[in-house]
Amino acid sequence: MALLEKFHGILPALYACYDDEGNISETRTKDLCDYLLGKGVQGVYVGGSSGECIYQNLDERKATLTYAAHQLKGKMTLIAHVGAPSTRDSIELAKHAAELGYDALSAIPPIYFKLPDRAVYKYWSDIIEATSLPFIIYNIPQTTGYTLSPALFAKLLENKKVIGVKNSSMPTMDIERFKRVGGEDVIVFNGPDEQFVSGRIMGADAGIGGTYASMPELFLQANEFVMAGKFAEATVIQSDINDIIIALCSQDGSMYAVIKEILRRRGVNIGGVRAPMQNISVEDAGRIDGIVQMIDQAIERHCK
Ligand SMILES: CC(=O)N[C@H](C=O)[C@@H](O)[C@H](O)[C@H](O)CO
Ligand SMILES: CC(=O)C(=O)O
Repeated sequence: MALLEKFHGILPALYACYDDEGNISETRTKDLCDYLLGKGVQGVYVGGSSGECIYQNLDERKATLTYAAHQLKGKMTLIAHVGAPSTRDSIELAKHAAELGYDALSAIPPIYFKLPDRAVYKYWSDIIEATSLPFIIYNIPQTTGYTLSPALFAKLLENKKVIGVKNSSMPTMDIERFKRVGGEDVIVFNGPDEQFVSGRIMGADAGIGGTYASMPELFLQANEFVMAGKFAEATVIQSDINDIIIALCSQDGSMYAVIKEILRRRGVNIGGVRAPMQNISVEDAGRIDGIVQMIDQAIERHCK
């Protein structure tokens, strides 16, 4: 259990940081890392959905893993998402992350082709065998089309390097089931930010989320309340967070483009999003003023 302590808390997913030409930017990646360090989050999840991993080549993904590690190693917990379409590429990323001193690896299941459980099991196992790092399964059925069953989770846990699961399916019961299967010695991360508080109450030990970096103060405070058993207070923050997430997801640009614009206004310019995701429109720019205000007011209301 103590070994897993470093994975507890609020772990924002790191966004892809591009220069004005849309190439991975070392300085901008480091700026975002510094910003999150300053907010007091416990760790970061590098190269996942928020890292636009699926739109990047191996060299780009390796570069981001490198820049984040150089900036944050020893200062917070670092998880590398290494899932790629092929096992071969995933292993290459896993080895790179291990050399950089990441605390754990994580990967989505295989995408595009619908593969049977035995192939998914083999995929994850091959990545796990490639390094000595602990491994966190990433279950996100709404984007991958693959649903991790409690039975396969139990089988994966027979490998002691598997320390847990980041669960992004919407039912919080799934979190409860994974926790039931894994018990005390396994860590379950809440995935859907919209139900961070309920996920924590149903058994999630920590959270990894795509919107955390746009409002870390609110998730840190909600987590404090949950730890103190102040569930009513935590739930009020969750409601404000959900208003904000709905606004983030209701613009012409993708949620990540909207969040990046919010960060730019906070002084952290990490560029736009990579096509086919869409950047913000002229109309969005005006509406984002209102979202920034929502976030500021919620922080003012809940975080003393
Ligand atoms: C589908 C998806 O990307 N889920 C992320 C990871 O679990 C979440 O953190 C979302 O970004 C967040 O809940 C906003 O919808
Ligand atoms: C949460 C997560 O995995 C991501 O957005 O990268």
